[in-house]
Amino acid sequence: MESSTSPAVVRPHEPSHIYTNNNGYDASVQQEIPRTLTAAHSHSLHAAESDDDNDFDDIFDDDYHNDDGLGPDGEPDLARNYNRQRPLHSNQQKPAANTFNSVDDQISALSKHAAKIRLDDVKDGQTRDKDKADRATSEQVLDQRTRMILYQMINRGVVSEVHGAISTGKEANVYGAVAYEDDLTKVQRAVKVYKTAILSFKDRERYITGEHRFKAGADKGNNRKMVKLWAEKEFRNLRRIHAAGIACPEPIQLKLHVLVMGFLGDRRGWAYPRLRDANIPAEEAEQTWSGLYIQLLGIMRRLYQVCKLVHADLSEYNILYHNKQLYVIDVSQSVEHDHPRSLEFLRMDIKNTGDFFRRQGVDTLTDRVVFDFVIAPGGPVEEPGLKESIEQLYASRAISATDDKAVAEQEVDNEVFRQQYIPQTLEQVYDIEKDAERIGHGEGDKLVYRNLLADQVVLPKTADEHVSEEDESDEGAALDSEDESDEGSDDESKFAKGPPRGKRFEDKDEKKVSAEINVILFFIIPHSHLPFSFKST
Ligand SMILES: Nc1ncnc2c1ncn2[C@@H]1O[C@H](COP(=O)(O)OP(=O)(O)OP(=O)(O)O)[C@@H](O)[C@H]1O
Ligand SMILES: [Mg+2]
Repeated sequence: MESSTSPAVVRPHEPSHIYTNNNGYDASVQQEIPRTLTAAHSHSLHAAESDDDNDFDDIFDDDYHNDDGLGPDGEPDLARNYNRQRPLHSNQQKPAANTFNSVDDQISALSKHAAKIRLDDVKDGQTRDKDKADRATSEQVLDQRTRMILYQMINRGVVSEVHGAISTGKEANVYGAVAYEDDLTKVQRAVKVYKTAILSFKDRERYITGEHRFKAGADKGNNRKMVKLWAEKEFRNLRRIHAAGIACPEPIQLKLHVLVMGFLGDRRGWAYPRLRDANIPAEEAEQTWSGLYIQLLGIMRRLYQVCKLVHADLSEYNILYHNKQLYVIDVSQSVEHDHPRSLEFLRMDIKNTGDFFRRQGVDTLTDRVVFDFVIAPGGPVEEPGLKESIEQLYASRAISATDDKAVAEQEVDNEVFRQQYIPQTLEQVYDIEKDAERIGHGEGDKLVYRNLLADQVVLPKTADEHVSEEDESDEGAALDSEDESDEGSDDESKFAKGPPRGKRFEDKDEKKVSAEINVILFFIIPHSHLPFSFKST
């Protein structure tokens, strides 16, 4: 919104604000600041919401933005979180003139780092195809705001130099960087810069809508906010995945649309190849590819069970490979498993990765078997149990991979499974009575959601759970009222020790399917028919 074009109409005998009972001073009046002040800096008090490339307020406003909500011990820092919300609830005005001055000062102070961003320093062959490499130089030009964020990070030692792009894409560029740990040891880092001028975000809304962590939703009208939300989502997901011990880049720092993470590559700054480009010697190809396939199934299950996430864009392009190890990257679109479309996304991930491994000649399991393996509530989530379970799945297959007819049947099953409708909430179950009848007749394993029917049906809540649920809802309410997303409200460190998030963490409006379906089926089906959980032994 523009500030008033007429000079401020505040007369000496009138207060410069209107006080409303219970509502404090009306901020709209505060916007009427002298035109000279706004003109001098070409931004209004609402500049943070504009797309002005020269607006740096949110970059220097540290209390508010450079904060993940966690204290040094990884636990939520309640005092800081409270303080972060204060500007929204307080009547205090920013001392506008001083803020502007200090921004100017900071810009000139930070500009001394300009020479440390050397984007022409691209490693030969690092960008994968020649056209892309040629385009890289022009595409990787950084806007003023991004530069300023990087200068600030350099100033704080998060990185000490930023080099050429490792990858330039539609939505983000990834740059190589170096930092000095303990002021001595040189380490490589990767800096992912989301592009703020992109239009393809409308497609991404489906990943955010329905996420309880992003209840405020996406503000489609504001690219900058949208991109910030996206970077935040990647940072939080990375933190959760990393804490669970799944190989991925270590999340290091996030500032608006700039994410600094650990570098997956060698010490000289060469990034590991994508799985698609993995160079596996022919003599060990067969064994290595099947080993990697099994490793990936384990990763998908751990992601789902321990991190409560579905990657939602898992393919040979978003997995890096080194030395028989897979690294999961690009998790900005990953969703919580209670997202209304998470099972659809999971099925897509299974298809894409399965197709890739089939092309490498791996004898893969059917999509349905993998799907069940990933979502089955019982069974191991750690090695070596995971691998053993997969071996059992192979062993219990009725068919042999060398049998042409059996392979054809497998393909048909995959096709059928991919078309099958997956209900995710009770409302979506097409005909609950019919399904219940099938279960009663011992045909429950034909239901695509059978693994959501835990053998432990919903038990009455313990007193503990009641209390925790209230805590969570209080916190949620406070953060929902905030314009920002609920950054920091969710302590990711709890995912380090297995799956402690019980039903209390589920979104209240989108109650988890399994619970709902179970409750109903519990009453209409003999209990002895219920268990369908994946058996590991
Ligand atoms: N931590 C990292 N270490 C090394 N290389 C990385 C790292 N993160 C990303 N890369 C490289 O950058 C490439 C792009 O990263 P990523 O997949 O996260 O971006 P993206 O969202 O797919 O971007 P776009 O969709 O715009 O192409 C990866 O294929 C990988 O080669
Ligand atoms: Mg990618």
